[in-house]
Amino acid sequence: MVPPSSPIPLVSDDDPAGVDFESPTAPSPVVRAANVTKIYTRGSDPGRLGTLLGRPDAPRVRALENASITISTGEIVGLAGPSGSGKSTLLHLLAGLELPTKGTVTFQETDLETLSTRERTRLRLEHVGIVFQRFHLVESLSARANVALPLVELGVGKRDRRKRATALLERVGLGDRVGHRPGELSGGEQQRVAIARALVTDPTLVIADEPTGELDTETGQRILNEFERIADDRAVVLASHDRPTLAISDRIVRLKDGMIRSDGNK
Ligand SMILES: Nc1ncnc2c1ncn2[C@@H]1O[C@H](COP(=O)(O)OP(=O)(O)OP(=O)(O)O)[C@@H](O)[C@H]1O
Repeated sequence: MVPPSSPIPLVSDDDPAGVDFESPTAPSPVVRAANVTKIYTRGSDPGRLGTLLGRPDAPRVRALENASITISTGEIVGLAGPSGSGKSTLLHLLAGLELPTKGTVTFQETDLETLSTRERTRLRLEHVGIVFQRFHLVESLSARANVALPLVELGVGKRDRRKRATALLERVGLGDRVGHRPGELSGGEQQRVAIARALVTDPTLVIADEPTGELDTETGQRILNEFERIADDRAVVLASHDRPTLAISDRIVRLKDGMIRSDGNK
């Protein structure tokens, strides 16, 4: 399991003097998918064994096929492609929400397959911020309590949680909505609460599925500026159909029919 904020060691064991021969500006890989395939069976995730043992006549969807991608600190990677091309599936694998049917996903130096479900959940909580396409906010909680929720799970004290959640909500332009519940907020405001929640743990990797889908142009641009700012010292992956969102990406990965068709600079 990756300890909190575990650094990527730049100094090798046979370098007792601790001299760093690598460029300090070399980007550190945060997450790497190697030859990943994801097959869904009958609308569920059967896992590796289930896929092998599942009924041969069960309908299967090959959502992703032999995809490889590396994402490093300081990078914004845009995932583009038509509806159903596998963008959300790839995001879920990179975030450790699901495991691939074949291939490996490595977070920093940890192969996610080697972790228990509980360890994988912990790693996500500590290191990954996720903005879901459908926000996944808790209806009974205020905007601030929703943003603070990951900090509750991490055991952060109430005062600190309130302070951090309020600061994040102010940063996404919702300083005057902290006490509102999701049902009292517009779709765009809910989306911004979801973005604030994804950032509150100061994650190493931020994953967002259509992060500006519900926003007007001006608010969308404000959120994109925020993603650009936070990408300075972390990795960001954004799946989108939206031109301005893809325009802030350093690299665009294009998917079609579950396969990566191109991965390069714009
Ligand atoms: N849990 C699931 N069970 C069965 N099939 C699934 C599941 N999740 C995704 N799929 C299928 O996998 C394929 C890829 O879906 P995915 O959601 O990754 O595409 P996408 O590029 O994100 O699409 P969109 O832009 O519409 O969100 C689609 O054919 C989809 O129907």
